[in-house]
Amino acid sequence: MGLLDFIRGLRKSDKEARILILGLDNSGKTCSLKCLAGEKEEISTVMPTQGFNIKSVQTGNVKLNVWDIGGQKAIRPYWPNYYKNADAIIYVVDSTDRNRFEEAGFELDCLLKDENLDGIPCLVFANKQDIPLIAASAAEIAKVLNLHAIKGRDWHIQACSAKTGQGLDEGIQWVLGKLDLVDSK
Ligand SMILES: Nc1nc2c(ncn2[C@@H]2O[C@H](COP(=O)(O)OP(=O)(O)OP(=O)(O)O)[C@@H](O)[C@H]2O)c(=O)[nH]1
Ligand SMILES: [Mg+2]
Repeated sequence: MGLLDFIRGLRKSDKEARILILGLDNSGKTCSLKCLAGEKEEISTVMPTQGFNIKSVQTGNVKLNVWDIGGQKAIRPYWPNYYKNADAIIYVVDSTDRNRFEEAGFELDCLLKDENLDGIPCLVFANKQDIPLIAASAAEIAKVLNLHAIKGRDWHIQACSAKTGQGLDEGIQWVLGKLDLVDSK
């Protein structure tokens, strides 16, 4: 299949949505996507993403075209290239990496200011909750990232683990609800 055929295949129908997964490097974006796509066993071998990955995730009768963009500092300037026509954002935070909560909040603020993302729902994954005692709670991350100050869009924070799968489906169901995509499994 050629590249053009592939891109055409991503064209949206009523039961499709284009979802962006963003967040700092090492936050667990690629692992979250793999887990959502049913490839959980592969997460130990995941390498830092140099560009982006796209996967179609079927949930009930809804097809999510999920774009996972590399989060390294040198790649972040390219994030806006992917914003147009996105239906929702998933922002992944490494809940154990307290030293970088401020940086995570800064990058989230920047992207939420982009007009191409105006008004679309934002789900924050408080990832790596399988590391007890070290992981900050979703409530703590919401506070540090000042999520309560978000205006003009629906947002939600979901505690999760891309390692165990905990919380990922709940987060996706929240997104589907906000997009009016009823998941009739
Ligand atoms: N314990 C634990 N480790 C995780 C979890 N999610 C990801 N990891 C680990 O964290 C590291 C980074 O995961 P990635 O999914 O590659 O992170 P990323 O956000 O895609 O990183 P970039 O592609 O560089 O932007 C890997 O070593 C994963 O195995 C999780 O929920 N729990
Ligand atoms: Mg990655």
